[in-house]
Amino acid sequence: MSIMTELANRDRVFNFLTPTDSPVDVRHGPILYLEDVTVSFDGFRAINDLNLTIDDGELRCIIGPNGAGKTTMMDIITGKTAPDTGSVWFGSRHNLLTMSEPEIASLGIGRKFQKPSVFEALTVFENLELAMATDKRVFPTLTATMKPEYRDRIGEVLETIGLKDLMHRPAGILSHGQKQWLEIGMLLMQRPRLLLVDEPVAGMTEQEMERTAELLTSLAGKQSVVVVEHDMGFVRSIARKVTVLHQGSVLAEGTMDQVSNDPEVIKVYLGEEA
Ligand SMILES: Nc1ncnc2c1ncn2[C@@H]1O[C@H](COP(=O)(O)OP(=O)(O)OP(=O)(O)O)[C@@H](O)[C@H]1O
Repeated sequence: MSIMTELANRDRVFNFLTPTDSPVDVRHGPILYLEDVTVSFDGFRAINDLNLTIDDGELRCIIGPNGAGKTTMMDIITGKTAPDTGSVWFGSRHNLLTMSEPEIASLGIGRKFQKPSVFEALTVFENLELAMATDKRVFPTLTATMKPEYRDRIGEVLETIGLKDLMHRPAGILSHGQKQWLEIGMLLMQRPRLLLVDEPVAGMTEQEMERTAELLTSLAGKQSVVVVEHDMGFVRSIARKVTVLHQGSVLAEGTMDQVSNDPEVIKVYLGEEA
C-alpha cells in the first residue's frame, strides 16, 4: 500500500501532533480532575455524577463491566464528547470543557485506541519520525533533514518500546504486540503529560502482555498513564490503584486487592474474575 493510500485510510489525523512542552500546572494538585460529570445519550446516563482524580505521574487502571462508561469517560477527557454537567480540569489552569479536541491533544494528552494504527509501509523509525512532526504538515518531515535532537529522541523512544533492533524494518512485519508498542512510541514522541490507553493487551500473547506491563510501568512517573483494561490478570500485574466504574460512576477505588474484595464490586462482576 502506498504511503498516500495509508495516510488517506487512517482513522486518525496528525494535525494535533504538535506539543513538546506542556504548560500544565500540577504544583497545587492533580493532573486530571473530573467533578460531578454527567452525560446522557437519549435520556440514558452513560456517565452519572462521575468524580475522578489522577495524580501527576500516576499509573491508574480503570476497570468496569461492559457499558460502565469507560470509553465515554475517555471521550470526555479528550474533548470528543461534551458532558451535560460537571467540570474537567487538566492541571489547575486548563478547563478542558472549553477546549477542542486538537487543543486538548496539544496540551499533552495522548490517546491510544485499542486497534493499532501504524503506517505499515514505513519503517519503525519513520513511523516515529512522522509522529514527531513539529508542525502541522506531515510530508515535509519525511524529507526534511533531521535535527540531531530529533534523532536522539527517536533513539530514546526506540529503547523504551524495545524496538531498536527492528528500527529499519517496515512496521507491516511487526507482530500485533510490537505494533501496539510502536503506536505507544508514536504518542511518546510528543512527550505527553497524560497517556490514555484503551485495552492495550487485547489480542496479545502472554509474553507480549508481560512486555507491555513493563513498558507501561516504566512510563509512569515520567507521565501519567490511565489504562482501561478488561484483563484482570494484566491489571493486577501493573496496577497500584484501580478505579472500578459501574453505571457511569465510581463504584470502588483502591488497590487491586481492596477492590476485588469489595462486596459491591464482586456483585457487579458476578460470574467474572474480579
Ligand atoms: N453515542 C452514544 N449514543 C448512545 N449511547 C451511547 C453512546 N456512547 C455510549 N453509549 C452508551 O453509554 C453506555 C456506556 O458506554 P461506554 O462505551 O462508555 O462503556 P464502556 O465501559 O467503555 O464499555 P465496554 O467495556 O463495552 O467498552 C453504554 O450503555 C453505551 O451503549
